[in-house]
Amino acid sequence: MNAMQSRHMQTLSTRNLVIDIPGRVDGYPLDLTIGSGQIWGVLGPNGAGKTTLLHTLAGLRSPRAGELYLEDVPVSGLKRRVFSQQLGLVFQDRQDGFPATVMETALIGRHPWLSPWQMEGADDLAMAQRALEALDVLHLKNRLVTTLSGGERQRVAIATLMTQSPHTWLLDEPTNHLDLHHQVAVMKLLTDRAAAGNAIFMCLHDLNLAARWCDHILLMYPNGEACWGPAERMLVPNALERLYNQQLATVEVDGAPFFVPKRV
Ligand SMILES: Nc1ncnc2c1ncn2[C@@H]1O[C@H](COP(=O)(O)OP(=O)(O)OP(=O)(O)O)[C@@H](O)[C@H]1O
Repeated sequence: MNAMQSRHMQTLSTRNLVIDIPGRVDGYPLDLTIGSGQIWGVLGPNGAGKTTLLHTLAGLRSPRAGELYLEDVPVSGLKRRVFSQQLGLVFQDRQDGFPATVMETALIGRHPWLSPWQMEGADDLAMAQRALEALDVLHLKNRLVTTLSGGERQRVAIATLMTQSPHTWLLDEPTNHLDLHHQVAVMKLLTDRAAAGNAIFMCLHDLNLAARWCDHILLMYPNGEACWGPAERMLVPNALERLYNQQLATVEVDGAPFFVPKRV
């Protein structure tokens, strides 16, 4: 394995991590290891702390307690640029107010890999092009992102993460704004990335997308309780009903559970 490849394989983990939600008592400490090849789904009701966790994992918010590690190195000691080569985040709400084209936006993903003031080269352009194509937005490459629809913007944001090409992909509601076809296309893309060795960790509101595509699940309760593990152990109707305070009926489709809210 050469140095470049080994830099791509640094696993993100947390030790006794307590996220900082203002005014709330400490939640259950999280000991997560987001392994290469794994696809994690984070589930929980509004306000449970999913976005706060993602921002904490991305180093954008300080935890109340505990530490993040890349392999055995505390993230707090790493340069932002080195960290950004390992880990990237697609935000839930982007401002996108900056008047950049779709191609320019995707190329922002290359910044962690370039030295200051270094121009993007042919390889960077080719990576951006491939990512835009994979997300079905290449035909929009010369459009200003401010002119795009919600779903198109979401796909450009994911393409930007793909262009960044970190080992660990954090995504906050990646299927937001996407039509059914593009939801499935994005989940398939993430599955392919995991099969290629990336680590995927995403918040999802759609329980059934999580049941179908995720192999690991973290359940976050609003009172700070949390549990995590392989999907088949976590996606238990009783636990999910308590999580969402909503009764569910369960059917099986293509060998995976499918959860339907019961009528009230
Ligand atoms: N800067 C802040 N000041 C005060 N409270 C905050 C701040 N940021 C977040 N919160 C609160 O922290 C809690 C967790 O928010 P977070 O966005 O992490 O939840 P979430 O699980 O992602 O919710 P949703 O499903 O609605 O996206 C919420 O009650 C929110 O109001």
